[in-house]
Amino acid sequence: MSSDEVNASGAGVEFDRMAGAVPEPGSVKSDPILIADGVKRSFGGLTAVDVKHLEVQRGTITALIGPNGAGKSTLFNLLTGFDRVDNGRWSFEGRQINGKSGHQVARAGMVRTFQLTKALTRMTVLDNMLLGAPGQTGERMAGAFLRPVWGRQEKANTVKAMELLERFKLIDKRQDMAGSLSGGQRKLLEMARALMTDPSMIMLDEPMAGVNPALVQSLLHHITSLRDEGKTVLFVEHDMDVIMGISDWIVVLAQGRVIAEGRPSDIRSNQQVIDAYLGAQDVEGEAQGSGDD
Ligand SMILES: Nc1ncnc2c1ncn2[C@@H]1O[C@H](COP(=O)(O)OP(=O)(O)OP(=O)(O)O)[C@@H](O)[C@H]1O
Repeated sequence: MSSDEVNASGAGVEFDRMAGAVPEPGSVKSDPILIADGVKRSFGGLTAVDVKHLEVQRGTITALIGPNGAGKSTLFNLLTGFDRVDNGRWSFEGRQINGKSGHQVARAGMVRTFQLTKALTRMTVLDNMLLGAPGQTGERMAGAFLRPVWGRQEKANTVKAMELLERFKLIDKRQDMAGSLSGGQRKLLEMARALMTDPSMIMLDEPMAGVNPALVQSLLHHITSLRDEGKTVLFVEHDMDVIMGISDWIVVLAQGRVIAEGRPSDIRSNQQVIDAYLGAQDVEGEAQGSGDD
């Protein structure tokens, strides 16, 4: 069955994107896009990440949750080539990508969002988008003889950036400094920028942090649309309403290890997760989230 047959409104037959997956740590998936084994990272004497086996099912929204300091960001950084592992290997779309740089991982089709740094806030929204384009980070085109190619590439990048800004309702802001955007608009820009390379998997770092409730629905809509277009979404988030509402699958980290995996209903009732994480949360919905400012 294809994702086209999914009835997002909930009417009709619900399609289980996780069919056959057993809710347990290291659970094997029927169509994994990412498979990681023995991923370990320590800082001094502290083991930040120690993931024995993790598979992410293609075409799903998978949440990575856990208490502060559980290792979520470190795992994101490792998998996307922005930090170096002590041990471990992982493959994306069947290709080994451990040891690759962030740029190479992005070219392979796996991108992560980054919160706007100070430097980026002083650039326009459009220039932020162009920075996310292929050919901008590391692929330097030297030599005047390449200028015509370069010009064509720049033009194509600008067209793509404008299309994405339109889609994310930021088109009117394209000449504004990114620093003037609201928290929610910044999140939209981070997501739009990550899409400049046409990834098959997008990793979102706390997409709801610092977002005004009015924009939450719009962000949720964009995330589910990406999944419904066939992309795989892996996201780190603290807002339990968001996590339970949109995730097909949830992976729970505590002290660097995967302590549970499952559908939202499995996770909600998992005593180990309640003890390690949910017990400290207001499960009625208040985010423990850190906010981005
Ligand atoms: N560069 C670093 N140097 C030393 N320790 C680090 C470094 N990066 C992370 N750590 C430690 O590794 C552990 C995991 O941190 P990490 O930021 O990955 O957790 P997290 O689950 O993303 O937390 P949060 O939800 O608060 O963002 C923490 O104890 C943290 O202090």
